[in-house]
Amino acid sequence: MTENLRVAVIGANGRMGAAAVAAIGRADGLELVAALGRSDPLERLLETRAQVVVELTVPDSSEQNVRFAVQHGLHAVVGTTGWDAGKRTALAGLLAQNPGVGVLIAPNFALGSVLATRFAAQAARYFDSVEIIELHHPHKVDAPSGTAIRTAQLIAQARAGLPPAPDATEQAMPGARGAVVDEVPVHSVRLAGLTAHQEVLLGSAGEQLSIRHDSFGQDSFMPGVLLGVRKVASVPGLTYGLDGYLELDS
Ligand SMILES: NC(=O)C1=CN([C@@H]2O[C@H](COP(=O)(O)OP(=O)(O)OC[C@H]3O[C@@H](n4cnc5c(N)ncnc54)[C@H](OP(=O)(O)O)[C@@H]3O)[C@@H](O)[C@H]2O)C=CC1
Ligand SMILES: O=C(O)C1=N[C@H](C(=O)O)C[C@H](O)C1
Repeated sequence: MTENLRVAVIGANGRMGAAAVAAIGRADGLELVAALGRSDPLERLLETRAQVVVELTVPDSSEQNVRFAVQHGLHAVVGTTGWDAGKRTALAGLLAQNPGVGVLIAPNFALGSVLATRFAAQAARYFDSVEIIELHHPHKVDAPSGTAIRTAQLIAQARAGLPPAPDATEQAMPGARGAVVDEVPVHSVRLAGLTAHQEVLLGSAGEQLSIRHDSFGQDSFMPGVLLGVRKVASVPGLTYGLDGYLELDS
């Protein structure tokens, strides 16, 4: 009989962490061996012989949590935002020193969101203008969302070499045109009652395409978390984006 995969959650008292604890507890072949809150020492991961760490905390603590896991040979599935290019490069260097260890950094675990981002990047070459509106619950500490940043990066890659989007704005109040991520305007809405939503608007003369995804609850993220947990040990090194684990091009 194969043994269950031993999984730990860091950030277990948060919205995502609590949902992940419950999902892992219900999942076949997985055993939840540790659920760490803010005040729990990371050594608990070693004492409980965790094999995969799910990291769902805050941008300020995520990097040190993941580096601890990698340095001790544990695989990590990371949903926390804030992993900019500098942090990812440093982590890739650490992974090179720890061959065989896998880390997945997923800006969004919802399969529909991953697909929506992919579709937006595919469409972006064919329109004059692209802007992103991301909408979240008001407890979110970061803006723009990690998903919007990733979407803007992929759109910018797809539009490389094309002229900039038309925009005659000469005078604007600060923030009126959103945050500009890789030349793509991103508008962040924080509204009571929302969970996590994104709409990519693509426009050309006489037409508009809108690509929208809605997460109505944390349950939307759990299939992606479980996919990551089951796969991360078989993909050494750093994977950025859950699409790296999906065979979207086949
Ligand atoms: N990739 C994805 O699909 C998704 C990613 N996210 C991202 O995941 C992260 C968490 O989101 P969410 O659960 O909504 O946020 P919450 O604020 O609900 O939870 C964050 C948790 O992190 C804990 N925490 C803070 N510092 C530490 C630390 N040093 N060590 C351990 N735990 C710590 C907090 O503890 P305390 O309660 O004590 O303050 C809190 O429980 C965010 O970055 C968010 O953007 C969110 C949804 C989906
Ligand atoms: O904080 C959230 O809630 C979410 N954070 C992630 C992000 O910043 O993109 C993923 C999802 O949007 C929910």
